[in-house]
Amino acid sequence: MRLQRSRGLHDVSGTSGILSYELLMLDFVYQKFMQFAKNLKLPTNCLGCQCKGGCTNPRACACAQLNGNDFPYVQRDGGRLIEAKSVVFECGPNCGCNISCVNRISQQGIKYHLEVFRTPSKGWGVRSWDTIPSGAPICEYTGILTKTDDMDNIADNSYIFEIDCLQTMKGLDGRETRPGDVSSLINLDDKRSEVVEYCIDAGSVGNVARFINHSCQPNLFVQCILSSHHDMKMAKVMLFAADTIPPLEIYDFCLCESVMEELTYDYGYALDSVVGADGKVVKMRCHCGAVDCRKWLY
Ligand SMILES: C[S@@+](CC[C@H](N)C(=O)[O-])C[C@H]1O[C@@H](n2cnc3c(N)ncnc32)[C@H](O)[C@@H]1O
Repeated sequence: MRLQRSRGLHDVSGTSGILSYELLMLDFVYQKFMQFAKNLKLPTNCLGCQCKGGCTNPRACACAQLNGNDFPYVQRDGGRLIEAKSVVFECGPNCGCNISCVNRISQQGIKYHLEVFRTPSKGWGVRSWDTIPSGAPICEYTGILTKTDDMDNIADNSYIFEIDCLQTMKGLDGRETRPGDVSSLINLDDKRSEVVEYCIDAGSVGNVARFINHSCQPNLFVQCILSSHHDMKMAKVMLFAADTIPPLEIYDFCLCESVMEELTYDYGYALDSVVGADGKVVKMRCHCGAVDCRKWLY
């Protein structure tokens, strides 16, 4: 399956100016929610909490108990993740609470004014016009949830996100499993041998997340979230701010102009892990510009 990029989207090479996200989306299928491949059904058999209105008591909320007997978010600034976890269990469709519940932060839509802009060497990128506080939700990575096996013949893997919560658990960025974290109950070494079964294909449909570039020193991190089911292989993939991200302009001495801080996350490719149709390892140089850049995206 070839990537079906919408007409004109990437044909504006050389455009160094601002192109707003809204404008770009006129020519692109903006997708708020995940779609599912035809042969795929989400499990529905998870029990929710019995709370009414918003969940307030973590000892009474069945979902909070799955998060180590506490809510993973604080209400401040519209909801912030307290710390990165292997998996966050949010309240969902089977719960008694409503959408304003503190344990549904990732379900409440994009809160910041994000802009898709042309970077000098990585194609499109994303930046924010607002200050984003540390732990704030940025956006879900949406697309078509598909079996990884069904993507084997794809010519361009640029917009495919493999759902590998176990890799996140192992600590992509050195995070350790914490007491009370559900991952401490799972034997990670056993599970690592499993292949990644599902991926999100944002090649033809997706949202702003598909334009977020990789950095070896990122300001966002990936967080797996479960709410409507408890199958980690099909977890929702959400990006959160790792630090406070200022909209303030930073002077770039190479470009000789002020640029806003770009939103980035670590794609987490292992070196030499991408193989072409001919069986040969495919490599891509990293242009993130971080001081400790690993030099290769893959
Ligand atoms: C998910 S897309 C990100 C958006 C993309 N820049 C675009 O123009 O649509 C991933 C692709 O962006 C490019 N990219 C992302 N981060 C990069 C980096 N640090 N260095 C070089 N290329 C990067 C690579 O071509 C990669 O396959």
